[in-house]
Amino acid sequence: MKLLSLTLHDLRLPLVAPFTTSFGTQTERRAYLVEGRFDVGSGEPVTGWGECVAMAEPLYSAEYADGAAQVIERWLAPVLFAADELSAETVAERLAPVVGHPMAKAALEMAVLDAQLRAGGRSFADHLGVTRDTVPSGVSVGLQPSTDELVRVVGGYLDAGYARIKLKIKPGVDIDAVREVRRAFGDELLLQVDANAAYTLADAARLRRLDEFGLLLIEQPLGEADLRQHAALARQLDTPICLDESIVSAQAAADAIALGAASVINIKPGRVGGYLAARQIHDLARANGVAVWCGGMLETGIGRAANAALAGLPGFTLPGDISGSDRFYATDIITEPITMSGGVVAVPRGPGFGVEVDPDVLGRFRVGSRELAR
Ligand SMILES: CC(=O)N[C@@H](Cc1ccc2ccccc2c1)C(=O)O
Ligand SMILES: [Mg+2]
Repeated sequence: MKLLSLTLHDLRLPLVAPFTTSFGTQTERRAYLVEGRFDVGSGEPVTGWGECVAMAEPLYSAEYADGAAQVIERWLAPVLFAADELSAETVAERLAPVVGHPMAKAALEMAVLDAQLRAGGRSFADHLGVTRDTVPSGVSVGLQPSTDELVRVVGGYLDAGYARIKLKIKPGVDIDAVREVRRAFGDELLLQVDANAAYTLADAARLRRLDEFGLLLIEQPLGEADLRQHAALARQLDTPICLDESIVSAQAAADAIALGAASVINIKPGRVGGYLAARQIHDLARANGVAVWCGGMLETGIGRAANAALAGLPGFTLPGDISGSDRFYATDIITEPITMSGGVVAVPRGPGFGVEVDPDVLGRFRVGSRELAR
């Protein structure tokens, strides 16, 4: 294929409710969508969509929305425009000379992959060899103003049918919150926590107290760079440690596994540089007996649909954060929102990622766009 044009759509999506983690409270999602038009060698140009999961601020990782847009415009897009024969499988290698910026790179690879699959009339699930029709759907619950409110919010998601509950925690809002949720909903509830790197190894004794609650895992208790420290913590806890922020590439996943820093990995295609790197990490983890699940970055329906297909791979043995679109958004930008029912979401089977962007809704939430020409 040949890249004809790229359009970056700068969106502001209001959240249905404030979402609070150990790094702050979000009330809207800043999202950059990448719309690519490709010459596929025959007939009309084919459009492919990608999504950059970088937040507005560099609080989850070093990337942030405006920085990602700039590195795409200035450094990454020119490489793809110069390619005579572009394929999704070669995007990562072409972009490798630019150091870092996995979320920016992932958005571009995603647009190329979507177009390539659409041109061939293939779904992403077929491309991956995914045979499942549905995948389990878990939900990430933000920090709440009180433990009573937390129990009420969790009850609402369980009534909706979510298969697994993940609680955000931070120092001081952890032990009691988990104990009250366990007490309210019993030992059968699939329950895990996510600290978003809020603790240090000095908190080991406090984190060890979480062992009494039968959690599936503790996600990213320590900092992104703290692989050795996570390995030291893992030796002191019974509860499995899962890494999120630390797993920025297949190489980082290999290091984490080799060091014993993670016995579970949260795979986020945007964070690791794309869906093809995500597939590599899945394969690496599976070969090492490490369970993986698909994390979420409050994606629009485009990323949400692609995640649902990815999560159909056999190594995704734990419910992911692939919630329904309505977990975060009153209106999704795709024509058919992703819905959770009975604890699962459907694996899309349409061409490409299997969803269509609604241009009217896109226009409503777009605050700007940049046309990048050859
Ligand atoms: C579902 C979930 O908990 N996601 C991230 C944290 C997170 C939180 C807030 C976000 C706001 C805008 C964009 C991405 C965001 C990611 C996590 O697993 O650690
Ligand atoms: Mg996380």
